Parts: sequence; structure tokens; C-alpha cells
Amino acid sequence: MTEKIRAGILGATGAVGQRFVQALADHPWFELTSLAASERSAGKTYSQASNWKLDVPLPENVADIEVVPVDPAKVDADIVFSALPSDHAKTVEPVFAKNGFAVASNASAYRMGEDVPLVIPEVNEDHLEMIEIQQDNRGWDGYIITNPNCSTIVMTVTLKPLMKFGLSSVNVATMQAISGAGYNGVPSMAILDNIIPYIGSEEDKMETEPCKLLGEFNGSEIDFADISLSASCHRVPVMDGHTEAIWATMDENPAPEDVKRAFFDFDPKIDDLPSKPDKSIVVREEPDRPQPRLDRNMGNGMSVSVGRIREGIRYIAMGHNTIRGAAGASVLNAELLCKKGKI
Ligand SMILES: NC(=O)C1=CN([C@@H]2O[C@H](COP(=O)(O)OP(=O)(O)OC[C@H]3O[C@@H](n4cnc5c(N)ncnc54)[C@H](OP(=O)(O)O)[C@@H]3O)[C@@H](O)[C@H]2O)C=CC1
Ligand SMILES: N[C@@H](CC(=O)OP(=O)(O)O)C(=O)O
Repeated sequence: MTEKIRAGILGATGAVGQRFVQALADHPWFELTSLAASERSAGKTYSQASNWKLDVPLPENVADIEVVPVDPAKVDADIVFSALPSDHAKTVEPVFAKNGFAVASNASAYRMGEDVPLVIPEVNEDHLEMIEIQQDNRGWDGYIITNPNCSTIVMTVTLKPLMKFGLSSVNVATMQAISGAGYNGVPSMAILDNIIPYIGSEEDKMETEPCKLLGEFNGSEIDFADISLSASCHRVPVMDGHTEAIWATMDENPAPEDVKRAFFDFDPKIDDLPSKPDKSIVVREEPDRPQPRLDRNMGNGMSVSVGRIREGIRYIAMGHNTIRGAAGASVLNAELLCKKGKI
């Protein structure tokens, strides 16, 4: 790629927005040209507005960029990555798409839209072919593509290699990090020494999004996968990294060794995307892995680690929720758009 693609971030100052900055500040294909946030932040430099919270330094080439309002007239970019609250994304993202921007959204507002691609590159890259249908339906020059919910991503990357065994039902119990709720999302007095057995709408997303992701694009729409899913979601006192206990039922009733081999051999043909980790699924053999503190940064935070694969089939999956489950997922989607010549 000779010339870099101009990229903006909507909601650049938030928890996920900062992960986008981290991913895009020195990206081989994208150049960060616009950082947008609320009126509270507009007009300030990014370093003033963001109150940088990541454990890596704020990139020097970003610190002095002036934050602009979330307005297509103020954003100079070809693609915008959206890390806006979902209610705001619902009104703003179509305005950007209408104005010719490619929108790679991390918000939930349009994930289940009939003509909106919900994509994990390792799982359903062909669903991006719906973009032209969306543009025809809506009369937009641009378009919206979305990545799934963070817990859905971690689980569905591991379900994809199980499809060949006739996956029919999945039960999952999550242990989700507090960063998933944003920096101010869960008070420390609520989560320290505690577990909160409720995350609003999370179970519904985990029970619906995988059927779209694992479905087939038939040339005009998605035929959803016929898998029965049941989820129970819980917030635990972990900073980053969602851990999931998964029970998967398959028609062929594979042995744990077969499942381990399927995870190990999983090799989606997208190695030329810069954010693709060497191994999308890392298989841990130790009896007490994966663990969020030890495994969340595998593959620069883009690998999903699995372990404890037992009869049943039962196993544990774990992935970095704001990288693999959010900003990194959107950036990987955008890289796929580039590869397919859609930006
Ligand atoms: N894939 C996934 O599962 C995940 C998705 N998410 C989603 O990502 C999005 C962002 O989450 P998170 O980073 O935690 O949220 P934060 O609250 O940390 O950040 C929100 C961002 O949006 C901006 N913003 C808020 N309100 C407005 C407004 N009215 N107009 C313009 N900008 C506004 C904020 O700007 P300012 O700083 O100026 O207020 C800030 O930049 C949400 O939709 C969330 O659900 C989050 C985690 C994982
Ligand atoms: N609900 C997730 C994060 C999130 O915002 O998900 P979604 O984008 O699906 O609303 C969590 O708390 O960990």
C-alpha cells in the first residue's frame, strides 16, 4: 500500500477510544487524522481531553492533535472507527455513512441490522459482501460494518473450528473484566471483594450474535446458524480479559483430543492483515490456564487462549476484551476492508 488511508476515531477519549489510538498511532496502512469526542472535549488537545489511562505511553504523534466534535464536517478521514456509546452511535453512525465515510463500529447499535455486516475476519469475512446491498438499500455513499460484543468475539472465535463437528448447542458462563464497562463504569466499592452476576443486555447479545456470525451469506442476506445458546454473564474484579467457561454440544460427539486438534489447526487465511496474531487460538496445556493476567496479551492482545478441554465438551476461553474484543477487532475488520478494496 503506497498511500496511507486517513482514519478518524469517534469517541476517541474513552476506554475503547484509547485502545483505538494505541492501535492506529503507528499503523502501516492507516494514518490517524481526526480524533472526535463530545463537546466537553472538543477544542482541547488529545492529551488534555483524554486523561490517558493505558499502561503504555500516550503516543507522541497524537498528544497534540486537537479533538473535534463528532460531526462529519469536522472529521477529516476516509474511515472512522466508532467507540461511541451505543445510543449516540445509533444517530451518528448513519450520518457519517450517508456522508461517504466507511464506519467500522464497535458499538452495538447496528450489529443485528439485516444489511449490516457483523464480522470477525477469522470467522465470516465473506459477510462484508453485504456492503453493496446496504448501500443500495439505504442510498449511502459510505457504509457501516460492525464487530461483535467482546464476550461474543472471544467465544465465537473458538466456536468456528467446532462447526465441522455439527455444533448444535452452547452454554456459557462469563467472568468479565471491569474495563468492559468503561473507566467510570463500575465503582471500586462495588467490585472489590465481589462478583456482580448481572451485565445489562450481555446475555441477549451472546445468545444472538453468534448465530449471525456463524451463519451463511446467501448472496442477499444471512441465513442464521441453527445453534441454541444459553449465557450467564458476571462481572469480576479483573482489569482486562474476559474468561468464559463453555459447554459445547456437537452432533459428532468429538473427543477432547479432536477438539484440541481443531483449535490447534485453526488457521484462517488472513495472515497478510497487520493486526492478525500468529495464532488466533492459543491452546494451553497447563491445568490452570488460561488466566487473564498471564494470557491476555498473547498475540499483542489479539489471540484467544483456550484450555481445560474436557469431555462434554467443556473448555475455558479467555481474550483481551478491549483489544481482541473491541478496538483490535474493529481495526482487523478495517484491514480486511482494505485487502478487499472496499476503502
Ligand atoms: N466490542 C465490545 O463488546 C465492546 C464495545 N464497547 C462499546 O464501545 C463504546 C465505547 O465504550 P467505552 O470506551 O467503554 O465508553 P467511554 O464512556 O469510556 O467513552 C465514550 C466516548 O464517547 C464520547 N461521547 C460520549 N457521549 C458523547 C456525545 N453525546 N457526543 C459525542 N461523543 C460522546 C466520549 O467523549 P468525552 O470523553 O468527551 O465524554 C468518549 O470519547 C460503547 O458503545 C461500548 O458499548 C465497549 C467495550 C467492549
Ligand atoms: N458489555 C461489555 C462491553 C460492551 O460495551 O459491550 P457492547 O458493545 O456489546 O455493549 C462488557 O461490559 O464487558
